[in-house]
Amino acid sequence: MHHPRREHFSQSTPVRTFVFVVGTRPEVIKVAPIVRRLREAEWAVVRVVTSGQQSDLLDSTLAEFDLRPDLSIRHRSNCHTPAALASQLLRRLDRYCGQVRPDCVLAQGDTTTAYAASIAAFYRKIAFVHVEAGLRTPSLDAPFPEEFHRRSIAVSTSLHCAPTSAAAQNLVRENIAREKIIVSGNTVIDSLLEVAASKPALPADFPRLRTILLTAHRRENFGEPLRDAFTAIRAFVDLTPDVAVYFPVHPNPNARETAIEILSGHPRIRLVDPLGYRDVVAAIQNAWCVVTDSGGLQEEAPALGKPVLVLRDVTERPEAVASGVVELVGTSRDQVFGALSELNKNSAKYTRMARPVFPYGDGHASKRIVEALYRQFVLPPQMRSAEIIQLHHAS
Ligand SMILES: CC(=O)N[C@H]1[C@@H](OP(=O)(O)OP(=O)(O)OC[C@H]2O[C@@H](n3ccc(=O)[nH]c3=O)[C@H](O)[C@@H]2O)O[C@H](CO)[C@@H](O)[C@@H]1O
Repeated sequence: MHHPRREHFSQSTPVRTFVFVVGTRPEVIKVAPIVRRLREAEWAVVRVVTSGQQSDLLDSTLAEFDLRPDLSIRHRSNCHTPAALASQLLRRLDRYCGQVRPDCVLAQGDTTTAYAASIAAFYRKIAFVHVEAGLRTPSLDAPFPEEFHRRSIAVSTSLHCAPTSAAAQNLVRENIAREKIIVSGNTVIDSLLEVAASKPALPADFPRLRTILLTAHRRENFGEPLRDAFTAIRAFVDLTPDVAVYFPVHPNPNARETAIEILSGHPRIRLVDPLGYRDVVAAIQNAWCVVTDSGGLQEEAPALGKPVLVLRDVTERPEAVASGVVELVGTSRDQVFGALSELNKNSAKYTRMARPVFPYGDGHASKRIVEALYRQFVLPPQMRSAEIIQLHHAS
């Protein structure tokens, strides 16, 4: 990696230790490009810790992105509540930070893992870097508990890597100093564009009809909301013979049971196990549209030119909604059925929504983040000019 300023102190470039803490599939997808780039830097020692938050999906995603954890935290006792996971993680991460003494702890997003990592770093007086900083909804408990995590993490973060200008503005509104914020883009677009460029093969069981790619597993949609949304989707498919559904079902039993109850046994609705990332990218590329409550898919599908209907009433990702390619439809039967019917009937609308837009990044977010880490943790303070960590305004 080329650092224009390295000549200033090339004799004795300090080496810094960075600990990434990840716990779920999207966190791996989103930190992998940063880890890979940072590992190429001679000034960085990189450690990866997995938290055990999502053990069923994590190992395959780690393998796909070639991330070998230095520490995999396993939990003996039941850790199915955010409180149980946070308290166990805090103890384990505190011990690890005490042993390794990193210069910086990094985590992505809004999971219990990211929240615990930020507290562990704070108690040890270690700098914390937050990737995908500044996403907000108006309500502290939606999504629950992620919105609380985001806001709490911001309080002790030393460097906020905001994916968009709007996310950076959210932080400024919370009185975060502008010098602590960079607008990096979202690293998910780095991963997405890299995989898309390698032309991933379509999963063999992907329907050869106009296909809705469906994913749904948000905690706040469990129960009636999911049941309503799935009922509407099934009714739409019944009435539209050239449309199929491809649904990689999340292993969470709350999501899985409702999916099987409402959507199984239909010749044009395919429920499949969770996909590897290459398969997801190929599925998005070949989908007619995406229906989802996932955060990541709201970011990925617009970049691949696919319309997205979001099964939520609010989103912390308003940029693609503003671009007109993502629509918030909630979960009520009428709204979900109506939105699908409209997309089907109104070809002008479909065409408007089916164009590639890049509000979440240009594929170079990890480069900007690694450069910011270099400036913050390696350059002497007098050389960290404001040019580096300035707030870019919306273009
Ligand atoms: C609404 C919300 O609060 N979402 C948060 C959630 O992500 P999010 O809601 O995106 O979590 P998901 O579990 O849906 O993961 C999405 C990612 O997994 C991929 N995928 C999906 C299905 C599949 O079978 N295989 C697969 O690889 C998708 O392409 C995407 O990249 O945790 C992230 C990590 O902290 C945060 O950034 C998000 O803000």
